[in-house]
Amino acid sequence: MTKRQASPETTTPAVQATSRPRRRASEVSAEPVVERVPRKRDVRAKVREADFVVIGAGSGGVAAARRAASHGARVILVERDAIGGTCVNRGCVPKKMLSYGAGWASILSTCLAHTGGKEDWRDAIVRVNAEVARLNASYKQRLNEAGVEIWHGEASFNDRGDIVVGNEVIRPRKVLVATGARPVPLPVPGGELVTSSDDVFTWQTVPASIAVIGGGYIAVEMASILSRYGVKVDLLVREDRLLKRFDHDIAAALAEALTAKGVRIHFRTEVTMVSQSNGANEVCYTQENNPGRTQTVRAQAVLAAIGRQPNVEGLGLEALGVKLDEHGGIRVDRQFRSSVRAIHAIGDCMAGNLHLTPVAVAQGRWLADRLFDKRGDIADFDAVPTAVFCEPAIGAVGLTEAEAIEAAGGKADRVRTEIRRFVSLENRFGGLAQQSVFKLVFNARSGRVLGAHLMDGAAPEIIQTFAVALRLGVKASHLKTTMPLHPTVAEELFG
Ligand SMILES: Cc1cc2nc3c(=O)[nH]c(=O)nc-3n(C[C@H](O)[C@H](O)[C@H](O)COP(=O)(O)OP(=O)(O)OC[C@H]3O[C@@H](n4cnc5c(N)ncnc54)[C@H](O)[C@@H]3O)c2cc1C
Ligand SMILES: NC(=O)c1ccc[n+]([C@@H]2O[C@H](COP(=O)([O-])OP(=O)(O)OC[C@H]3O[C@@H](n4cnc5c(N)ncnc54)[C@H](O)[C@@H]3O)[C@@H](O)[C@H]2O)c1
Repeated sequence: MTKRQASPETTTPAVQATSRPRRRASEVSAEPVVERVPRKRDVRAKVREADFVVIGAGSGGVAAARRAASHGARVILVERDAIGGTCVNRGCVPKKMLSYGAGWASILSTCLAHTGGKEDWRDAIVRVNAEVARLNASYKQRLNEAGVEIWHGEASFNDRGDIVVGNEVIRPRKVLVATGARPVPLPVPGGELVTSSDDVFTWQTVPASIAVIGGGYIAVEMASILSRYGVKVDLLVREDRLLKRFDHDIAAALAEALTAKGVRIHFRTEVTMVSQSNGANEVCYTQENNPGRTQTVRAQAVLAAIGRQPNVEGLGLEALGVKLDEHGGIRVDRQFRSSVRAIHAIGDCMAGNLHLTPVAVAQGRWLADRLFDKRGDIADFDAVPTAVFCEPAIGAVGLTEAEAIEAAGGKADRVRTEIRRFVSLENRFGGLAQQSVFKLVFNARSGRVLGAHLMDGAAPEIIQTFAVALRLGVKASHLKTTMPLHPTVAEELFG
């Protein structure tokens, strides 16, 4: 296991496996034509002009750059690492692919155990890397076809508001900062011994055991996936529950399900120190009910997933007067303008934003439409569907029960819930007793659905479509009179 070294000018995908044949990317997709690596030079370079400079070729930056170029803007996209950003290289894509393997491992180890089949990490990582390389190449190709010029290097602002990359300077009409976020380091002695989710996708083998610190999306997904690849997992959670922004019934059902799959969850823990002894890591922590007693988990590896912080250091934003919030996120108005009007921000580096790929993409496209086409429909950022790709998966949209009660001024009688627990046909086939849980939150008077919270392997797929129904004002009566499709798990929402 090695920590990934981020090189400012590398085009190597972050998750590239050393054992993978070098030709793999070119086998699956054409290489991009336009690529430029500004060189360090002594002579002062000519200032380039551009309509739009986008810093960061992640989900948001790529979407904005392509859309702006499609409106005829001269666009330069600057990226210091691999094209595709977090989602493609060290986020959604490699994680989701590994979770497929984790799911298959579950089936193989139960009803198909007699085949001796087993999902293998090394093999899975090779397949993940091939897909990431294909996406890296295909993103570059599509940017190139759209007319976007790609520069490789670290971008920053000079005191005139121009963009400096190496020794070259670009004078833009508009700038988009889409630099994303990175893992928050664990702020305790020994925190440097701890890995992050970025590192997981570079692993050639899995550790025998791991202590995962955190109770949010990444900690839960990693704990679930790694346990399915045979890693002994201890999950150290600060709160008294998992996934604090999700509905409490679903979070409780998930904790039960993960425990049944062998993940040892330690709630109300405060990690105080990490150290190494006899070839293993020791994570010291206290528990809320006994703060005076230090307890220890020993594990071959330690992973912290305690949130992500915006990538704004070194950009020179504050010197220009761009305002940041207390977490370092760039403050923007409803049109994604920062306190300096020509500078915009979207995605994970924006203050108070949801850290989700489709959110960054929608914001990037809308902004490009507005700046270079003077129109565009803004997406609805109030009913954003979200999923946690653990096993069983969680899908959610709208208000949790607690949020609905709060929105009703604390009057619990204004909110009605329906909860269904059942064992799916898929789990019965697999010989698993694992329950699925579907919870709907209604306005008690009107019957309008305020939120849907599902735990089942199919939950992410169902919740995507359900988000449309929710936005259109679906009511209990509509669910009762819509013909369900049988046999599916989705039919549990109807009738
Ligand atoms: C493990 C993990 C799993 C995730 N899973 C999901 C999921 O399943 N679904 C989902 O919707 N979201 C998921 N997310 C969140 C999602 O990946 C992010 O919300 C999304 O990638 C944000 O896009 P972005 O464009 O704002 O930033 P990023 O994708 O992070 O892109 C920012 C880019 O800017 C570059 N950059 C930074 N500073 C500079 C600079 N000075 N000069 C040049 N380039 C620079 C970086 O190298 C990077 O490539 C996951 C995140 C993680 C970490
Ligand atoms: N499936 C998905 O869509 C997906 C998957 C992964 C990540 N993401 C995005 O990435 C973001 C970051 O994910 P994340 O899991 O790192 O953050 P998170 O905000 O989801 O969870 C952070 C967790 O760490 C805990 N924590 C904070 N400081 C701590 C400390 N010092 N010690 C112990 N625990 C501490 C918090 O209490 C919380 O439980 C998410 O908010 C999400 O938007 C999305």
